[in-house]
Amino acid sequence: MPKLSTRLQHFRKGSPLSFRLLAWILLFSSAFTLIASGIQIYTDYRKDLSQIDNRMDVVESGYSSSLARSLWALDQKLLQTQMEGILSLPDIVHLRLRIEPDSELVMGDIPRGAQTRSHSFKLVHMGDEMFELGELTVTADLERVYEEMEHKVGIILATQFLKTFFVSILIIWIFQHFVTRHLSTMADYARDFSLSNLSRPLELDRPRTPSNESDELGRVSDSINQMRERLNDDVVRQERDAAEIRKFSKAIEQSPSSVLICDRQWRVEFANQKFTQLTGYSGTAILGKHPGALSENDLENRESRHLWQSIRLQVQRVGVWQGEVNSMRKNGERFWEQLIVTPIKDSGSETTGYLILGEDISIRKRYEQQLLRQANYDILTGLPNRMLALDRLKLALAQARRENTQVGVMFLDLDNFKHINDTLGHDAGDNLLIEAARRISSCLRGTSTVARLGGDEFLVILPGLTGPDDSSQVADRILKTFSPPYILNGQEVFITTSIGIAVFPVDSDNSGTLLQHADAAMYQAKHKGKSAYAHFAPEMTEVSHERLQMESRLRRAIELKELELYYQPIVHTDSGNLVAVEALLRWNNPTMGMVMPDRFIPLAEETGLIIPIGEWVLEVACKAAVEWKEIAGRNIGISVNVSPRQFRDPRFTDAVMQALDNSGLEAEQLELEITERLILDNSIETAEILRLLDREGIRLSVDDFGTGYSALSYLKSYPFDTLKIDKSFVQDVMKEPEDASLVRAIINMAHSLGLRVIAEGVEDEPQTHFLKAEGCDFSQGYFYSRPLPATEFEAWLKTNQRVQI
Ligand SMILES: Nc1nc2c(ncn2[C@@H]2O[C@@H]3COP(=O)(O)O[C@H]4[C@@H](O)[C@H](n5cnc6c(=O)[nH]c(N)nc65)O[C@@H]4COP(=O)(O)O[C@H]3[C@H]2O)c(=O)[nH]1
Repeated sequence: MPKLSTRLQHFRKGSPLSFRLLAWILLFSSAFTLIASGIQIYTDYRKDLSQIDNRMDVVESGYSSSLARSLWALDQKLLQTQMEGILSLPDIVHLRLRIEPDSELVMGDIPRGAQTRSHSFKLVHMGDEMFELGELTVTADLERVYEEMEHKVGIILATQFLKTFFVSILIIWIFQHFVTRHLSTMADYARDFSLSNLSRPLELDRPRTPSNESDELGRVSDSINQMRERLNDDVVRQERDAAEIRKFSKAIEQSPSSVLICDRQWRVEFANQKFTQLTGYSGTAILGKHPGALSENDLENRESRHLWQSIRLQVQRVGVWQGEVNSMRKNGERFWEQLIVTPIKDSGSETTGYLILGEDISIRKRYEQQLLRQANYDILTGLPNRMLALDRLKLALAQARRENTQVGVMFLDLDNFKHINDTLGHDAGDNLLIEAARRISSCLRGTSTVARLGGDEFLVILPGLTGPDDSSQVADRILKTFSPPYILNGQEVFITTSIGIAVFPVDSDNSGTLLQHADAAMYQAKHKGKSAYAHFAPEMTEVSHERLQMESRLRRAIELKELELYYQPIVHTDSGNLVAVEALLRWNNPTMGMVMPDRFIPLAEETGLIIPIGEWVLEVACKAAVEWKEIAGRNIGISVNVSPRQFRDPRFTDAVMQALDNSGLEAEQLELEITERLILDNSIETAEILRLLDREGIRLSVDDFGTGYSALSYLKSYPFDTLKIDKSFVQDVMKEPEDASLVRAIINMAHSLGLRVIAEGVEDEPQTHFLKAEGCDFSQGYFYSRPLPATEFEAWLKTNQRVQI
């Protein structure tokens, strides 16, 4: 049971309803009681009146004959007695007896203002004849009736009121106890009901009996609790949904991709930060705009309108659009973006808007374009490369087939490019290629293509030719454009090119064969003596075929032990005594016979085979020199030729030291012959390698002096020991005074620089006299001995250590 105070509180809280109820109950019950009491009182009143009337009738019936007799008998006393008897009857207060003819007898009083009721009857003598004796009027006073009625009214009203009041109180208490306080609890609960308070269920202050639970209050509180639970579930779901929405909106906001959300009419509703970063347009500034009309630039908008029309159509038809778009930032800057456009659909698959995701792919695009360029263009010259050139050639051939025209294919190779590269360095070589590309391009029409195939090789495609003369004219123009000198490293250098020409469909109708033919023709042009062009002729295929064959044979030459060293003595010019020996390479191929170095060394250089070959030469030559020491009983130096490519190989110095180690030859007994051209490349590496070799004690000589630039300055700065005058000067010293004075000058100059001089190609005795007279230190040539195979040289060594002059 709840405490009294709580109940009072409930009562107080519920008082408005209870009082209203009480008032209404009182009102209705009072009204009802009043009406009922009124009816009752009126009924009693009517009953009293009829009692009085009855009484009057009784008076008439009981007294009329006796009064008539008394009156007939004129018995006044009896009459009076009789009238007094009537007056003693209740309520009768007045009697008036009219006696015929004109007397009257009155008894009793009528109080002033009293309500009365009267009844009159005739007094008749019933004899033989009827005589009307008089008339009696009886008057009754109604005061008693009214008093009784008032009394009754008072009692009835009081009792009814009290009854109604207590019944009402009882009803109210019952109602309050069983209903209103619970309603108050519900009201309080409902008032306190909020989203933060959903966990507390509504509990009414009454036992949980089945009857309580199934009554209206039980059902209402049950419904409220169910509502609370549903609301609770809804709130939990809403919170979860809100958290999800927050998460998604954060993810969209912070997405690394730009995000635009448009409504069904493609009006921008949302743009994330990335979009702003990417485009420069703030989210608010573009709200309501079409994604294709963000710019203030009309032209740009017009362009993008077309694009967005097709995007819209595809999204409607296929459901998605994706592609790469070259968009414009707010500041007018262009950038590439990858766009994905999809519709946003509601649960009923109705499109409610559009989602546009963008990613900046400018960098990737740049790389792609760069890769595309790299894949198709030569980076150095910017010309199409081999791949693109072949594509263009195929296109040109297809067009020529359709139009029945000819296509000229030219193969160009710069003469002596390797020499420039070796002597002036790679930068100069690169500049030369760039300038050569420019000069070749300047001789061609717009429809022609010039491409760099690699190294110093260029390809020219001449479409739409009418005859072979057309290509000759272009070749002439190219040769002519090469005649002005190139400025490389501040020096004027003259470069020529050799051009091979093959014509479609005359020489072949196939692009690959045409290229091979042009290549073969180019070799022919080189053979002719450089700065020349040659048209393909069928016999040329044999030459290029031979070259290919030679290359494949040379690759296996070391393995098959086809290489051999010949040795040529170098003697003291004065005494003719053997000082050293030059190792000269020979290639004994079973098919080609004895191949001289001039024929295969350039090929070995081109292909890189010179590196393993050079290592083999060093190994064999050093070992031979050690063996000779045993035979001769003294040191005999060995000179080994080193080609530029071999010299620049990073493993070169190691290979030299390895050869010395393996053979046990002293470093001073080894002399490396380096061409003048190699030294002209003033590169730091060349100087470093030469100094390193010098520090090891290896002797260094300048080979073929006079054939190159004959720049004397380098001789001072490099650690050379010997200078070899080229045989072309020595051979003519007796015939050409100029050569004689040149040789003389070289000897003097070399001596002044502390170098010793070897004269190459000494073939006869007068030459030896000349050289002796000029103070040339050493001589080498057929006059002393031809280059000899090892066994023959050893035999020579055993017998002829001194050449008799
Ligand atoms: N007309 C005439 N010629 C004479 C006379 N005395 C010697 N010769 C030739 O002159 C060339 C001298 O060699 P080089 O100037 O170093 O010129 C050499 C050298 O540059 C290169 N070579 C030879 N062997 C090797 C090698 O092992 N490695 C490298 N890298 N190059 C080599 O091949 C070139 C040619 O070598 P070879 O044919 O052996 O020709 C040799 C030799 O046989 C003479 O009195 N009259």
